[in-house]
Amino acid sequence: MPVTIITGFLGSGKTTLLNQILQNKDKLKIAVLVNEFGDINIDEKLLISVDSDMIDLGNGCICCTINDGFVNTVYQVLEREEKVDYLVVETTGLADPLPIILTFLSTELKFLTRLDSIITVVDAAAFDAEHFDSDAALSQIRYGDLVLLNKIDLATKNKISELKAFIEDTKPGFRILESEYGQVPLPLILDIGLTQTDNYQTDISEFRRNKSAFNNHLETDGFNFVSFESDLPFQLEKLEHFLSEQLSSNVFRAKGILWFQESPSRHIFQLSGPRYDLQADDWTTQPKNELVFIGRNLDKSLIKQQLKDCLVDLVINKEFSLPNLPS
Ligand SMILES: Nc1nc2c(ncn2[C@@H]2O[C@H](COP(=O)(O)OP(=O)(O)OP(=O)(O)O)[C@@H](O)[C@H]2O)c(=O)[nH]1
Repeated sequence: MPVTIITGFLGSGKTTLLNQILQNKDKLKIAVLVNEFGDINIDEKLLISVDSDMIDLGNGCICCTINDGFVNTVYQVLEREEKVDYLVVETTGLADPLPIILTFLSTELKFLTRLDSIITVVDAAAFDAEHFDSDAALSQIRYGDLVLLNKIDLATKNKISELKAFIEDTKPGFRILESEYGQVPLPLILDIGLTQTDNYQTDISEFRRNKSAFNNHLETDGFNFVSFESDLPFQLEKLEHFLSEQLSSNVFRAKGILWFQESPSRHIFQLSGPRYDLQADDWTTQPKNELVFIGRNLDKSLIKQQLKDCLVDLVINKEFSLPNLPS
């Protein structure tokens, strides 16, 4: 079974690319493994055509969380009655992809899978020479086989040229594609046979000798997260005030599913760097708020309190009642 690993920094557009792949996969049965930083898996909820049962292949897609049992999870995919044609693995934005690459190249998986390519998604507007002060961001470029320079709609021509020069310097001859919202023809990114196992021989020997040393590569570069859940809705104005006036500049990325007192819709919240947006769709479950904030040195209790303060005030809103829920 061919395998593609999608890596790239927080908010660069990995899940967006994955959705493009799932939308355009045609008859290909693609299994998807998503790996999230934080204890609430928002990505799973944002992936199209993912059944709430994560191991249900009914719609041609599996979504699981990678954990210690990663090899076992891949086995589960391989053992499915309905044959899977292709596996795509999305790493967290803070992961060094090397341990996952080596897992495919040096465990039993090497007899059962073929690592096709590692795609590094880069935010063309946000990526800079400091690489967000993150070793993982550099590693993602170093170990990629192909860079998808995404969000070109937000980047100037100069910025794009600078980035290309930087990437070319880091890894001469690197294949670079440009994209907006991850839109790129699938034959350019799937089954392209770019991963050269020979390049990893030293790492493979080292990995076999001492796997735990490589697990340390999955350190989080000093990033931490705050998650927040609530069965009460937010007040829109208060949350907007919090996001624009109070949110710590240490927050780098946030995402979530939001419920507002003022709206019967479910809102998908995405914050990446200085931008955030809210997109409405329909609830298919009991409404609730689920959010994750990712950044450096976050004051967890302050952020949680600030979010609590944005919730509907039941004493003032006596007339507030729960919306009609889907049965
Ligand atoms: N303007 C613009 N926005 C984009 C583009 N691609 C993705 N986005 C937006 O960027 C935000 C982050 O995209 P995701 O696909 O969730 O990024 P990710 O890499 O999966 O993020 P993490 O899960 O944090 O690692 C979302 O709001 C996307 O809609 C693009 O090409 N242009």
